[in-house]
Amino acid sequence: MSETIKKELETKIELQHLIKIYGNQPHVALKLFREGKTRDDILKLTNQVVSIADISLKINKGELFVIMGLSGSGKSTLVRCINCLIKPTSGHIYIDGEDIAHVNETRMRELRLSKISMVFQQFGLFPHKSVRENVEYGLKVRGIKPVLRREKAQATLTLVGLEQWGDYLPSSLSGGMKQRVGLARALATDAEILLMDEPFSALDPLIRREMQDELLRLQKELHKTILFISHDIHEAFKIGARIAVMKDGKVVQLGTPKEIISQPANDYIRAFLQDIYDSKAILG
Ligand SMILES: Nc1ncnc2c1ncn2[C@@H]1O[C@H](COP(=O)(O)OP(=O)(O)OP(=O)(O)O)[C@@H](O)[C@H]1O
Repeated sequence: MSETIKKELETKIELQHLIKIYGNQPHVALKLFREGKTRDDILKLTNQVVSIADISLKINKGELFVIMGLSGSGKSTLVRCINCLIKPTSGHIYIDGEDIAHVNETRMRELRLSKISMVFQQFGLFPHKSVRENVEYGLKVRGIKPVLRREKAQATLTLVGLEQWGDYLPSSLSGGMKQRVGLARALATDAEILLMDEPFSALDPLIRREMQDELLRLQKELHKTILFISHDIHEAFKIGARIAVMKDGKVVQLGTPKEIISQPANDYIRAFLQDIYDSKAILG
């Protein structure tokens, strides 16, 4: 294997037997889970929610990886674990080989500041700060000097096509433009990992498509490791190099769009694919 290919396949994020149980007695529920009890049984018996039910997967450096699943499948919980906002009940999350599931609060904060940036569905912009100040924010909390962060913010705004909008308030911008600001803020920090939690779900269909194209364009240039959460199979298949389909806290199938289409793992996946075939049939 050539050096270039080896480099492309370097693992950036690895989940090993990840389990997250919500409730006040997670370890009682964990024991039952390990004994083979189902999620529903555990909920009935203990009132604890098994949100992530033993997930193992690897995300390569520079990959745009999509987690797809319907509401309640555990997508947000997974993102919150990787972003060090909550601790898993059991299992490991390796980022660049470091198990972040078992680090202290200080290290968690450092990791959030240095390695990971987040783009939110509802943009998460400060309404009373200008677009530029919003983009600068991540740099400010990282202690970057004002002149440098202003330069970086302007360069990143240019990257997302908003170079003229730095002095405006977010309220002057359309939904698509607001999400470009969200993206610029995440990119400005130079974090290697971008976590995108349904970032385009609040946008109109046309703008949503435009933003998907924009993300693909930026990714060609930036080669970030992107974990993109979506409940939409069309979006997942359009942008994902690989996709993990989640249901009830588990990964039902993981593969490239081609692999999933040619060998759907079960009827659940086939039902999703039918949605794609139906839209194609409508379009002729
Ligand atoms: N803080 C919590 N306490 C108890 N249960 C929770 C909590 N957060 C999530 N859950 C439960 O965990 C399961 C997974 O929820 P999660 O929000 O991760 O799913 P999701 O796929 O992101 O759904 P959505 O797209 O609706 O946000 C659900 O059954 C949910 O009710």
